[in-house]
Amino acid sequence: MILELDCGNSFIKWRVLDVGDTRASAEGVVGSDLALIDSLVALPGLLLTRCRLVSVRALEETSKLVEALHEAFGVAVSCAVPAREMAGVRNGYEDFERLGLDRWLAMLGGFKLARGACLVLDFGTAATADFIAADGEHLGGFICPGMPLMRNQLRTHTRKIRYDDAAAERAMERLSPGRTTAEAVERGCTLMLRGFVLTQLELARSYWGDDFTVFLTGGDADLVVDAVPQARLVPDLVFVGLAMACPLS
Ligand SMILES: Nc1ncnc2c1ncn2[C@@H]1O[C@H](COP(=O)(O)OP(=O)(O)O)[C@@H](O)[C@H]1O
Ligand SMILES: CC(C)(COP(=O)(O)O)[C@@H](O)C(=O)NCCC(=O)O
Ligand SMILES: [K+]
Repeated sequence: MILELDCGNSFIKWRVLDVGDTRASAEGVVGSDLALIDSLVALPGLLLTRCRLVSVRALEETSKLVEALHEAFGVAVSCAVPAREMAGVRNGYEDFERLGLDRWLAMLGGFKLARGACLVLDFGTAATADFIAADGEHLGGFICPGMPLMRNQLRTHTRKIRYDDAAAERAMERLSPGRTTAEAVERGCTLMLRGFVLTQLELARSYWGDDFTVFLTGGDADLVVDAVPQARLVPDLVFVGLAMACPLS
């Protein structure tokens, strides 16, 4: 069995696949290395042979996790590394190693699935957009605060914005102007994300007309999906790219 990990700034997304299978036999989202190991240990009949991982965390942090996995399951971990070019996609950053690896893998996955120009939008801790032309050239992208950062900035830097998770969840039943603080903030930040999406779509149209595919991924992609009916919601897009960047051979 293969363990795949996507270590973002807030959460570790994990899944377990049988060798030769593309569908996960188990998967989850956890907040820490410890919680990850606990979730895996709790799986009946787990027999890991390989592990592949992508991380946007600090090197020491990632190394610690790799070591913990080796210790717990005796498994070798292969980590995605930056590349100037892969699978027909050319990294557009001036310094290719600076491009976030989660963005790079989502781009590889998107270009493979689209077989043409694509706009990859990822809604995690940060919201990111990346533009890949039909010939595989990465034109670059944008990084903005995602939902968790927007919400927390408001909570941290104001005196009177305070509400609990239950109120936040209730607030999202619709997007009309808020009549409570929770509604005003949650809906306001959601509309910011949707505005971001619409701006990216406009730019993509100016490059490619209607001839491009839009991918939505990341934990908060659901918040914007209604704003882009033509988009493909692919929650595991980073994992598609991870399998390409870390083949098991
Ligand atoms: N099952 C889930 N577990 C945790 N967070 C989730 C889940 N589904 C959606 N989210 C939301 O996804 C966001 C984090 O997205 P994610 O792509 O995991 O970020 P990152 O890659 O930066 O860690 C948070 O705002 C969180 O509320
Ligand atoms: C932009 C990101 C913070 C997004 O991380 P995430 O929200 O997925 O946790 C990450 O891809 C990153 O640290 N990138 C390095 C900077 C860059 O891509 O220019
Ligand atoms: K991510």
